[in-house]
Amino acid sequence: MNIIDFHLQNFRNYDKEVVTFIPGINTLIGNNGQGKTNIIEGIYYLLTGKSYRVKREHELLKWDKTDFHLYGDFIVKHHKIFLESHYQNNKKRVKVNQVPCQRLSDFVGTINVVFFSPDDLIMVKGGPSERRRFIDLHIAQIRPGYVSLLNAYNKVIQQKNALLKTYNDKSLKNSQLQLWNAQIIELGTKIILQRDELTKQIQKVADQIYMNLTSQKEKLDISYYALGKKNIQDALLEFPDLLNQKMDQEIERQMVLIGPHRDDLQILLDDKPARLYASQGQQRSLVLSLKLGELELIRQEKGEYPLLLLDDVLSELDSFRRNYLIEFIESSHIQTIITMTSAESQLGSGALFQVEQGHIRRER
Ligand SMILES: Nc1ncnc2c1ncn2[C@@H]1O[C@H](COP(=O)(O)OP(=O)(O)OP(=O)(O)O)[C@@H](O)[C@H]1O
Repeated sequence: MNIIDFHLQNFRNYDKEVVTFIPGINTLIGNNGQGKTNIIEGIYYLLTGKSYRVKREHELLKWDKTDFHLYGDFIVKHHKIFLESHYQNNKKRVKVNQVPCQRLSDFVGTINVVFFSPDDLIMVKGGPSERRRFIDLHIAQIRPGYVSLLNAYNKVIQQKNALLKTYNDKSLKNSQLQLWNAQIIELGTKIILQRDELTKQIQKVADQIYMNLTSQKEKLDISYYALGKKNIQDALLEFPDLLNQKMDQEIERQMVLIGPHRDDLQILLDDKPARLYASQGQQRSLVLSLKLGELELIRQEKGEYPLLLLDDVLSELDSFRRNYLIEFIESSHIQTIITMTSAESQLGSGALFQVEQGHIRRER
């Protein structure tokens, strides 16, 4: 999967700019605050319908502007795909090959992308929601119905939360809560099974990559914990009882306390929780292994590597890991867009772009 041209209009610090990428490594260099990350963010937004930096699209608008427009030509399995995204009056419209998409889930996964920035280290040390986000984004890219499934589940959780907050009549509440619980079990089971399956797949590839990165010295183990349990079959069998047991507590705290929206991935390094013990270097190797594992799985599923976006990552890696990453990218022919400041050592191969105050110029 390749991006050819990418156009930005009124997006962040860009007025109207176009950049033509090459199939290999594309390096964007420039001083701080010139707009390198904004390009990566724009491509990510075009491909996923979401920014990884902000929740509200309004912040992506160039200051004083009322609409932004992103579009580009892509190649997937030798076919050209034209993708565009237009945001105006709090509404976004997306088109694939000029055809409007009704829902986000209609186009997410059309062109796959793996994104890696230093902020991703939060996946190791942060709370369960960061790890759920990683696995959910991965599944959303390769399983077409997953975004709709997650949306449907989240809606049920919102509605049950609303019920828990409003009614005071306990008997009425119990019967209505049972209705929501039935839906939580139905949708939640589908989410749990897919997360468990995909976590096992990532575990296999990421463990091998991590061993290579650490010269076979350390072992990486990732597992999905559903409803607080590692054994998924047990968790699913007990799902109805667990919901019943929690009901009084849920009524008291006015929120849904059990279900896949509270699950977690456990990451162990040599059998110890990475969240508690991993050093900065180990966290970087770990996240790098997960991201490269994700690339590999997308290739296995889709027959092509996704687009790889690396924002300010190279300077954070030591030379061994940096070389491993570059070798992986080059030998696998993965189209990659890398940002770095001009002060850092530049890569020998590929195209080089200079980014300066919202303008992009190809230098090599
Ligand atoms: N909505 C916006 N409208 C206009 N300009 C914006 C907007 N949001 C951010 N900017 C500007 O974009 C610039 C930051 O761009 P970006 O984050 O891409 O920098 P960068 O080149 O990646 O820098 P660094 O090397 O520091 O990460 C800043 O100058 C900021 O003021």
